[in-house]
Amino acid sequence: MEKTERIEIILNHHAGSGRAQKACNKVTSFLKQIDIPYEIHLTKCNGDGQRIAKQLANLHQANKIVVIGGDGTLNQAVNGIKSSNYPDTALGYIPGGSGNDFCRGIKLKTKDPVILMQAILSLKEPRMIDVGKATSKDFSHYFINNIGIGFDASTVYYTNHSERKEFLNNLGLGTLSYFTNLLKVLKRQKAFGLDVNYQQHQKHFDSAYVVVATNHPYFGGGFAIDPTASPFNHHLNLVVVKKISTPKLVKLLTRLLTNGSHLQDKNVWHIEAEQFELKNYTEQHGQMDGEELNQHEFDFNFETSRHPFWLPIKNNA
Ligand SMILES: Nc1ncnc2c1ncn2[C@@H]1O[C@H](COP(=O)(O)OP(=O)(O)OP(=O)(O)O)[C@@H](O)[C@H]1O
Repeated sequence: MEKTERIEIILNHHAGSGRAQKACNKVTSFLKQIDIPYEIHLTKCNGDGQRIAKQLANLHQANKIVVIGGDGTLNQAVNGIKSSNYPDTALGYIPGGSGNDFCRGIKLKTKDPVILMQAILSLKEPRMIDVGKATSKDFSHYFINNIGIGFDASTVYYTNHSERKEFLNNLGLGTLSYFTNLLKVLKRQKAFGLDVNYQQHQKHFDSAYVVVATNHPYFGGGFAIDPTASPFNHHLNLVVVKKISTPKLVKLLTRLLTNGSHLQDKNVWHIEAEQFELKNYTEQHGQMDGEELNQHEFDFNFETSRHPFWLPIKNNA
């Protein structure tokens, strides 16, 4: 690639209740200082991240494209690039969301916006990181973290619709916001039927409760739903937790939060595979990278893909 001429910043200034805007301010004063030109492309509404990233990729310039926002904005940018004429265009990322699970999942050592920008500028080659792909007859999307059906998706729904989210985010307590809504969902979420097809096997659940297809360990702002998942092994992991009594679920959550031993529980089933299919039988909330899905019945094929990122991580970290 030729010398970077300009940094194209895709900014969701709303992400992380203003955290992305603050990160962007630091990045732009640094770029001014070292005399590197930049342009800020502001997302104004849902879908803008995808549209802008696609347009920028289609220009096929040497300029590096850098997203500043949360996991939802990065998800949109990856999908925009993948649908462009140059789907292998690399993306830089400076986290500014409330959850930032992608950074946690890839073990990014720093979230300091200026250090990250310096690294993005100096990298000669992008790093390949796994992303997931979910497809059904009317849906095809890449995801960077996970897709969840049922319990965690309902939690995302209630968190996004909660007035306290903004307040807790402002206090730097985005994860607490997720956690308090999780308790609300405990009362409301019902069990549902689920079929999983994987590696010539079929598995049926009469009473699935938490279903997460994940690219790396984390969801909900730092909960390690599957500590064995890795965004570098070209596999996705699937975790299904059956409906159990509230005290048992609370115990399971405690194990998840303390030592990750929840995966050994008899009510938790998990696999790691290159590809699998999921089908559920009643309308459920769905979430993709922390954003609500409009879909409510899921008949999805999951597979792994990869994408190049301007991020300072070791190859195959
Ligand atoms: N200008 C804007 N004002 C309000 N919402 C926006 C704007 N631009 C994008 N959005 C919405 O922001 C959401 C994505 O937010 P994002 O995930 O980046 O931040 P976050 O939720 O704070 O972080 P995280 O997902 O890491 O917790 C999308 O739903 C998108 O439609």
